Amino acid sequence: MTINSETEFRFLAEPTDVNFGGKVHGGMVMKWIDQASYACAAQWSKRYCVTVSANAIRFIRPILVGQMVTISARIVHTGKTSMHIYVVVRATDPKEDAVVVTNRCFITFMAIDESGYPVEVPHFEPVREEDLLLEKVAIHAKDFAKKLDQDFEQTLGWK
Ligand SMILES: CCCCCCCCCCCCCCCC(=O)SCCNC(=O)CCNC(=O)[C@H](O)C(C)(C)COP(=O)(O)OP(=O)(O)OC[C@H]1O[C@@H](n2cnc3c(N)ncnc32)[C@H](O)[C@@H]1OP(=O)(O)O
Repeated sequence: MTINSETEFRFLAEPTDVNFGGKVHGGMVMKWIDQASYACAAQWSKRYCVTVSANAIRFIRPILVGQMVTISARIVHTGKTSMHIYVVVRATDPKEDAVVVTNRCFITFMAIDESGYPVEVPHFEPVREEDLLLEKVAIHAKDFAKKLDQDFEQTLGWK
């Protein structure tokens, strides 16, 4: 059985999404990333999933009200219970052809059961050259984030 490893959300940026400067709030973009990645992780694991970590989130270009926003989320690496998802956000004026990449990040989800205990997830096996490269970078991001978690705990005394 093939499991779908990709999810795409597409919608218009609304006036309620923007800040005082007329650009979409960073927090709103993070919410969209979280939701699209949740759908991707739940679709892959067939379980309820929780966000563990968002790594390397980059705000490259602003998103403007009225632009059509596309959030593309794809599984690029799995551990025992974790799913590591690569997300790219794109924006375009629907009347025009030009599309810009506005954000990208890695986000990690964990599948849990009805009692909140972690459950194992299906293994993702990269096949295409691009998938192999993305998995390599996702593993770097995970290792870096875990090292940072350790630094917080050991150096600052709290997580
Ligand atoms: C039931 C009702 C259904 C209703 C259906 C409604 C649907 C509704 C729509 C939802 C719309 C959107 C929803 C979004 C989803 C939220 O927003 S969920 C809310 C936000 N997240 C949370 O509240 C989670 C809070 N955190 C926790 O509970 C715990 O930290 C966790 C996540 C359970 C992890 O527990 P832990 O024991 O500290 O984790 P640990 O064993 O160290 O690591 C677990 C895994 O994460 C990996 N990991 C650890 N640290 C990191 C790191 N920094 N970076 C990367 N990976 C890491 C580990 O390698 C491990 O993976 P595996 O090796 O097993 O593959």
